[in-house]
Amino acid sequence: MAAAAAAISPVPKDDLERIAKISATIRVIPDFPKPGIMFQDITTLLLDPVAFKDTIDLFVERYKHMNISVVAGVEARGFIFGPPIALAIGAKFVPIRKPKKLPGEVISEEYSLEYGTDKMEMHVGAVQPGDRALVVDDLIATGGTLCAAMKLLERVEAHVVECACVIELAELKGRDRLGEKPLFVLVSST
Ligand SMILES: O=P(O)(O)OC[C@H]1O[C@H](OP(=O)(O)OP(=O)(O)O)[C@H](O)[C@@H]1O
Ligand SMILES: Nc1ncnc2[nH]cnc12
Repeated sequence: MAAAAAAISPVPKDDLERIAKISATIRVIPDFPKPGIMFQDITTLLLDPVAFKDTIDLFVERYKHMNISVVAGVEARGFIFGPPIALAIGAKFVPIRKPKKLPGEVISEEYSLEYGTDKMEMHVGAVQPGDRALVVDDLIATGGTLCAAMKLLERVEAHVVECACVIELAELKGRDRLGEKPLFVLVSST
Protein backbone atom coordinates (compact mmCIF):
# COMPACT_ATOMS: atom_id res chain seq x y z
CA MET A 1 0.00 0.00 0.00
CA ALA A 2 2.08 2.92 -1.24
CA ALA A 3 1.08 6.55 -1.70
CA ALA A 4 2.74 9.67 -3.01
CA ALA A 5 4.40 11.47 -0.10
CA ALA A 6 2.63 14.53 1.24
CA ALA A 7 4.56 17.77 1.02
CA ILE A 8 4.10 21.23 2.52
CA SER A 9 3.91 22.96 -0.87
CA PRO A 10 1.70 21.50 -3.62
CA VAL A 11 3.51 18.82 -5.62
CA PRO A 12 3.37 19.57 -9.38
CA LYS A 13 1.02 17.23 -11.31
CA ASP A 14 3.88 15.93 -13.45
CA ASP A 15 5.84 15.00 -10.32
CA LEU A 16 2.83 13.18 -8.86
CA GLU A 17 2.43 11.20 -12.08
CA ARG A 18 6.08 10.21 -12.08
CA ILE A 19 5.94 9.30 -8.38
CA ALA A 20 2.83 7.16 -8.91
CA LYS A 21 4.61 5.22 -11.67
CA ILE A 22 7.73 4.80 -9.51
CA SER A 23 5.60 3.56 -6.62
CA ALA A 24 3.89 1.02 -8.88
CA THR A 25 7.25 -0.53 -9.86
CA ILE A 26 8.30 -1.30 -6.25
CA ARG A 27 7.60 -4.92 -5.37
CA VAL A 28 6.59 -5.84 -1.82
CA ILE A 29 7.69 -9.29 -0.60
CA PRO A 30 6.02 -10.45 2.64
CA ASP A 31 8.09 -12.18 5.35
CA PHE A 32 11.53 -11.33 3.90
CA PRO A 33 14.15 -11.62 5.35
CA LYS A 34 12.18 -12.54 8.49
CA PRO A 35 8.52 -13.28 9.29
CA GLY A 36 6.53 -10.07 9.67
CA ILE A 37 8.76 -7.89 7.49
CA MET A 38 7.11 -6.48 4.35
CA PHE A 39 10.22 -6.09 2.22
CA GLN A 40 10.18 -3.18 -0.23
CA ASP A 41 12.12 -4.45 -3.22
CA ILE A 42 13.55 -1.67 -5.40
CA THR A 43 15.16 -4.14 -7.85
CA THR A 44 11.88 -4.13 -9.79
CA LEU A 45 12.09 -0.32 -10.05
CA LEU A 46 15.54 -0.75 -11.62
CA LEU A 47 14.07 -3.02 -14.31
CA ASP A 48 12.00 -0.07 -15.60
CA PRO A 49 14.40 2.46 -17.18
CA VAL A 50 11.75 5.21 -17.26
CA ALA A 51 10.89 4.77 -13.58
CA PHE A 52 14.58 4.57 -12.64
CA LYS A 53 15.40 7.73 -14.62
CA ASP A 54 12.36 9.55 -13.19
CA THR A 55 13.56 8.61 -9.68
CA ILE A 56 16.99 10.10 -10.29
CA ASP A 57 15.54 13.14 -12.10
CA LEU A 58 13.18 13.98 -9.24
CA PHE A 59 16.11 14.04 -6.82
CA VAL A 60 18.32 15.99 -9.24
CA GLU A 61 15.59 18.59 -9.85
CA ARG A 62 15.36 19.09 -6.06
CA TYR A 63 19.09 19.24 -5.29
CA LYS A 64 20.74 20.82 -8.34
CA HIS A 65 20.56 24.36 -6.90
CA MET A 66 21.22 23.51 -3.24
CA ASN A 67 24.99 23.81 -3.47
CA ILE A 68 25.55 20.18 -2.39
CA SER A 69 29.26 19.31 -2.46
CA VAL A 70 29.04 15.65 -1.36
CA VAL A 71 26.48 12.92 -1.87
CA ALA A 72 26.96 10.20 0.77
CA GLY A 73 25.41 6.89 -0.25
CA VAL A 74 24.64 4.17 2.29
CA GLU A 75 25.58 0.57 1.49
CA ALA A 76 24.16 -1.20 -0.31
CA ARG A 77 21.17 0.34 -1.97
CA GLY A 78 22.31 3.95 -1.52
CA PHE A 79 25.08 2.99 -3.95
CA ILE A 80 22.45 2.56 -6.67
CA PHE A 81 20.74 5.94 -6.32
CA GLY A 82 23.55 8.11 -4.93
CA PRO A 83 26.15 8.10 -7.74
CA PRO A 84 23.84 9.19 -10.61
CA ILE A 85 22.52 12.01 -8.41
CA ALA A 86 26.08 13.08 -7.52
CA LEU A 87 27.17 13.11 -11.16
CA ALA A 88 24.15 15.10 -12.27
CA ILE A 89 24.52 17.81 -9.60
CA GLY A 90 28.33 18.00 -9.82
CA ALA A 91 29.05 16.67 -6.32
CA LYS A 92 31.56 14.07 -5.16
CA PHE A 93 30.23 10.67 -4.09
CA VAL A 94 31.31 9.12 -0.79
CA PRO A 95 30.34 5.53 0.09
CA ILE A 96 29.28 4.80 3.67
CA ARG A 97 30.01 1.12 4.06
CA LYS A 98 29.47 -1.92 6.28
CA PRO A 99 32.50 -2.81 8.50
CA LYS A 100 35.83 -3.95 7.10
CA LYS A 101 35.07 -3.04 3.48
CA LEU A 102 36.93 0.26 3.20
CA PRO A 103 40.73 -0.10 2.86
CA GLY A 104 41.80 3.29 4.24
CA GLU A 105 41.56 4.82 7.70
CA VAL A 106 37.91 4.95 8.79
CA ILE A 107 35.58 6.37 11.41
CA SER A 108 32.64 4.18 12.44
CA GLU A 109 29.19 4.38 14.03
CA GLU A 110 26.99 1.58 15.39
CA TYR A 111 23.25 1.60 14.67
CA SER A 112 20.11 -0.49 15.14
CA LEU A 113 17.92 -1.80 12.31
CA GLU A 114 14.30 -2.95 11.91
CA TYR A 115 15.86 -6.44 11.96
CA GLY A 116 19.19 -6.43 13.82
CA THR A 117 22.18 -4.18 14.53
CA ASP A 118 25.12 -3.14 12.39
CA LYS A 119 27.96 -0.67 12.05
CA MET A 120 28.89 1.76 9.26
CA GLU A 121 32.21 3.23 8.26
CA MET A 122 33.45 6.19 6.22
CA HIS A 123 36.94 6.98 4.95
CA VAL A 124 38.79 9.68 6.84
CA GLY A 125 39.58 12.56 4.46
CA ALA A 126 36.77 11.85 1.98
CA VAL A 127 34.59 14.58 3.48
CA GLN A 128 36.01 17.95 4.50
CA PRO A 129 34.83 20.37 7.19
CA GLY A 130 32.25 22.67 5.58
CA ASP A 131 31.19 20.17 2.90
CA ARG A 132 27.44 20.38 2.23
CA ALA A 133 26.16 16.82 2.33
CA LEU A 134 23.16 14.98 0.97
CA VAL A 135 22.65 11.47 2.45
CA VAL A 136 21.02 9.03 0.01
CA ASP A 137 19.49 5.62 0.66
CA ASP A 138 16.70 3.59 -0.89
CA LEU A 139 14.55 3.44 2.24
CA ILE A 140 14.04 4.76 5.76
CA ALA A 141 12.55 2.33 8.26
CA THR A 142 13.50 3.07 11.91
CA GLY A 143 15.89 5.82 10.84
CA GLY A 144 18.90 4.22 12.56
CA THR A 145 20.90 3.93 9.36
CA LEU A 146 20.42 7.55 8.31
CA CYS A 147 21.17 8.77 11.86
CA ALA A 148 24.45 6.85 11.87
CA ALA A 149 25.37 8.21 8.41
CA MET A 150 24.60 11.76 9.55
CA LYS A 151 26.70 11.27 12.70
CA LEU A 152 29.68 10.18 10.59
CA LEU A 153 29.35 13.28 8.40
CA GLU A 154 28.86 15.63 11.35
CA ARG A 155 31.88 14.16 13.16
CA VAL A 156 34.04 15.47 10.31
CA GLU A 157 32.23 18.83 10.45
CA ALA A 158 30.20 18.51 7.26
CA HIS A 159 26.79 20.20 7.14
CA VAL A 160 24.07 17.65 6.37
CA VAL A 161 21.61 19.57 4.20
CA GLU A 162 19.04 16.77 3.86
CA CYS A 163 18.48 13.03 3.71
CA ALA A 164 16.81 11.60 0.60
CA CYS A 165 15.16 8.20 0.19
CA VAL A 166 12.96 6.62 -2.42
CA ILE A 167 10.71 4.98 0.21
CA GLU A 168 9.63 5.84 3.77
CA LEU A 169 8.02 3.22 6.01
CA ALA A 170 5.94 5.88 7.74
CA GLU A 171 4.56 3.65 10.52
CA LEU A 172 8.07 3.10 11.92
CA LYS A 173 8.45 6.86 12.51
CA GLY A 174 12.10 6.95 11.45
CA ARG A 175 11.53 10.57 10.45
CA ASP A 176 11.07 11.50 14.13
CA ARG A 177 14.46 10.00 14.95
CA LEU A 178 16.14 12.40 12.51
CA GLY A 179 15.01 15.31 14.71
CA GLU A 180 15.24 18.65 12.93
CA LYS A 181 17.08 17.23 9.93
CA PRO A 182 14.96 17.38 6.76
CA LEU A 183 14.00 14.14 5.03
CA PHE A 184 12.74 14.05 1.44
CA VAL A 185 11.04 10.90 0.18
CA LEU A 186 9.23 10.04 -3.03
CA VAL A 187 6.99 7.23 -1.78
CA SER A 188 5.46 6.78 1.66
CA SER A 189 4.40 3.22 2.43
CA THR A 190 2.41 1.78 5.34
O1 LIG B 1 15.90 3.01 8.75
P1 LIG B 1 16.56 1.74 9.18
O2 LIG B 1 15.74 0.96 10.17
O3 LIG B 1 17.94 1.96 9.67
O4 LIG B 1 16.64 0.77 7.91
C1 LIG B 1 16.92 1.22 6.60
C2 LIG B 1 18.09 0.49 6.01
O5 LIG B 1 17.79 -0.91 5.90
C3 LIG B 1 18.11 -1.35 4.58
O6 LIG B 1 19.43 -1.73 4.46
P2 LIG B 1 19.99 -3.06 5.12
O7 LIG B 1 20.51 -2.74 6.47
O8 LIG B 1 18.97 -4.12 5.00
O9 LIG B 1 21.28 -3.36 4.25
P3 LIG B 1 21.51 -3.72 2.71
O10 LIG B 1 21.08 -2.51 1.90
O11 LIG B 1 22.99 -3.93 2.67
O12 LIG B 1 20.70 -4.94 2.40
C4 LIG B 1 17.84 -0.13 3.74
O13 LIG B 1 18.49 -0.20 2.48
C5 LIG B 1 18.36 0.98 4.59
O14 LIG B 1 19.76 1.18 4.42
N1 LIG C 1 10.75 -3.36 5.06
C1 LIG C 1 11.93 -3.15 4.47
N2 LIG C 1 12.07 -3.32 3.14
C2 LIG C 1 13.27 -3.10 2.54
N3 LIG C 1 14.36 -2.71 3.20
C3 LIG C 1 14.25 -2.53 4.52
N4 LIG C 1 15.15 -2.12 5.45
C4 LIG C 1 14.54 -2.12 6.64
N5 LIG C 1 13.26 -2.46 6.53
C5 LIG C 1 13.05 -2.75 5.21
